Amino acid sequence: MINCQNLMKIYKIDDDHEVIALQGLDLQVEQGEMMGIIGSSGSGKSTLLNMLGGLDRPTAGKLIVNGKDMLRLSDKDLVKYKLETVGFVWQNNARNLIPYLTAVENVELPMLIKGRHKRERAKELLEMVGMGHRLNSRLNSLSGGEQQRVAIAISLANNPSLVLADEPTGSVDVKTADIILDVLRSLNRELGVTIVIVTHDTQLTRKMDRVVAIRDGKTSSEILRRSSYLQPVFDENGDESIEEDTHVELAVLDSARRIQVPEDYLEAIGIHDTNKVEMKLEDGRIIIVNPNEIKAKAVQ
Ligand SMILES: Nc1ncnc2c1ncn2[C@@H]1O[C@H](COP(=O)(O)OP(=O)(O)OP(=O)(O)O)[C@@H](O)[C@H]1O
Repeated sequence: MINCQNLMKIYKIDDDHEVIALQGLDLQVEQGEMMGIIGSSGSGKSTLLNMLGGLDRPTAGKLIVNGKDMLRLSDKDLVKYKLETVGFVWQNNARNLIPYLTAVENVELPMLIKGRHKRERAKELLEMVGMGHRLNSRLNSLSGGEQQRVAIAISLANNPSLVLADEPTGSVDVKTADIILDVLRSLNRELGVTIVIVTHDTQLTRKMDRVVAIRDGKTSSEILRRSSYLQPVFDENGDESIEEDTHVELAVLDSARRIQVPEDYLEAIGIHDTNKVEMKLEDGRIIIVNPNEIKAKAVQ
């Protein structure tokens, strides 16, 4: 569904300044996957989502989404792509919804189909997200979580193959966040729609099979669920196990076989003001060592 290799995005601020928001990012997403993208503020998550959604164009690299080459798409095809292939859910509801319309009118608005089918489809989508009982409620009479569910229904209005959600649970409490993720998960299962969720909330990884961590505009690691989301992992007492036990974090090798070493790991071995480390192969393991430690040992 998504094949992204060595993707670059450089924002030109003025003649002398530019920001490298994505620097050689690699990402593969299968059709029908529901996956997360996490990373700290400024790591490039929204930039990536904008590229996937055709809202902005990559500077260089390769980005194929649903068979479309996002670097070569004409302006006309890009508009078609945004209307037909992709649906968006934003954190900020002002971007998703029109407050003075009802839930059902909001969902109808972006639909490409006409007439009676439009109302039927809008109702169907609102029922799917558990909002069938509030079809005719004005948006400003709904809670934040309910509005977000309407936003999810809107994102599905044109039967997209891909839904992109930018911090969809950013403005709601933990319980509501859980409900929203369950709604997204059931749509993913029922409709087979691929869902990519950007968040900086690492707690949300519990609900996803795969989460990719971005650091400094590059994919740095992948957190994979050991077992299916639908089959909770139990400990020896029969209690559902804590989330650390259900996931494993793997470092990602980029196309040039490079890995990013987490800053806190380097700190832990005392690497501060040098860009050199000693790397050794020992008993089938690759070990990274502070070169000063080796020098110190040699002196002893
Ligand atoms: N339109 C733009 N013009 C210039 N710089 C930009 C633009 N959009 C993003 N950037 C810069 O690119 C980098 C990545 O930003 P991005 O918004 O993708 O990060 P993010 O991980 O989504 O952060 P946050 O979690 O805070 O939303 C940042 O340094 C940001 O300042």
